[in-house]
Amino acid sequence: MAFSDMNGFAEMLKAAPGPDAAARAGAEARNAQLTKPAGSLGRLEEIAIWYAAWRGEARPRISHPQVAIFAGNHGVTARGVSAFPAEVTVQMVANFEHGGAAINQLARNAGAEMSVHALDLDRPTADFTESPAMSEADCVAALKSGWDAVNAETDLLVVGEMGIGNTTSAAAIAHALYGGSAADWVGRGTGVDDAGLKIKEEVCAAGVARHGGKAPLEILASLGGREVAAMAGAIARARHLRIPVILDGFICCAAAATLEKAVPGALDHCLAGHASAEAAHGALLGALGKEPLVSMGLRLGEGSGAGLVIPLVKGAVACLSGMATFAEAGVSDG
Ligand SMILES: Cc1cc2ncn([C@H]3O[C@H](COP(=O)(O)O)[C@@H](O)[C@H]3O)c2cc1C
Ligand SMILES: O=C(O)c1cccnc1
Repeated sequence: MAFSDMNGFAEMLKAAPGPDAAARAGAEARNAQLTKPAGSLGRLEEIAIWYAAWRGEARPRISHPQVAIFAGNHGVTARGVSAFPAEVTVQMVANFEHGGAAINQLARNAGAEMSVHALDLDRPTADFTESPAMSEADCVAALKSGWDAVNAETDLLVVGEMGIGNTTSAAAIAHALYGGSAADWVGRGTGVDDAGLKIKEEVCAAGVARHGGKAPLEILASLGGREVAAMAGAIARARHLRIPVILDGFICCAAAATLEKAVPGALDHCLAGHASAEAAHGALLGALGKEPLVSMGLRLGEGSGAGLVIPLVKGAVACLSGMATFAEAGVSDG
């Protein structure tokens, strides 16, 4: 078994492998010989070389992307933090299963396998203003759901979520990890009005007043949701398998941030897929030191922003691995 408690999970994180220097050097050398002016593929070159280093191959391919979606319910929804009722979580799980959500279309568009994991939806987490959202055992079970959801044959992973109320959970995690004030981290989520935003701020501040001083993985258990912990578990598993990950929006990045705070460098195998329109996503990406690939005004979650850019990463890798060199093509070098 990979881990059976939070300490074991932390140990797994610390023991994670890094990128392959020889593959990186090989990819850099190949990139320098391809039939294009040096640097003319811009950031695609950097992404492809980064990908090659993580896969341990100078000339990699992306043939089996995976999108794993996790769903959980949040006790804190009783406080009025979302524009939608909590039953939308289970209803959207059915929609994912029937292929009707945005992420179904984006996963299909990207040629990605998609799996949906509903985590104890009839047992919402506890209201984190009153007690930890999850016990250690609950959090470990959720981390494992994520860990086990990663297909070892996958060569690019996106993790997404569905959980009404989870922008409040994510804001509280970010506030606990990075300080500032609750107002810095809350946003409108599904579209709460000014009164709803004020409630979110109060709930976030109360959660951090209660749990803020804890260690990063305890913050995940205390302020997160099952789907948030599962995303963290999947990202950690991908690192063990040296599978690059595209991070999604605010909730995904809050989940990921708990790993980075626990073990700096834990997200080196992750790219930021997009800049979400959720207010504090830019600040969170800044804290993680990640530059988003695109900014399209999405504020949906479900892994949608990351799923959208799977083809972009595939394109980068296809150029590195598929282009001819100047010598092969008989094109005059500059
Ligand atoms: C129909 C529907 C589909 C969604 N897909 C993702 N979310 C997104 O909205 C929720 C977070 O926002 P809040 O914190 O305001 O509840 C999450 O479930 C997230 O994935 C959705 C929300 C709705 C209503
Ligand atoms: O950025 C996100 O992931 C997001 C933003 C709003 C609502 N749900 C998700």
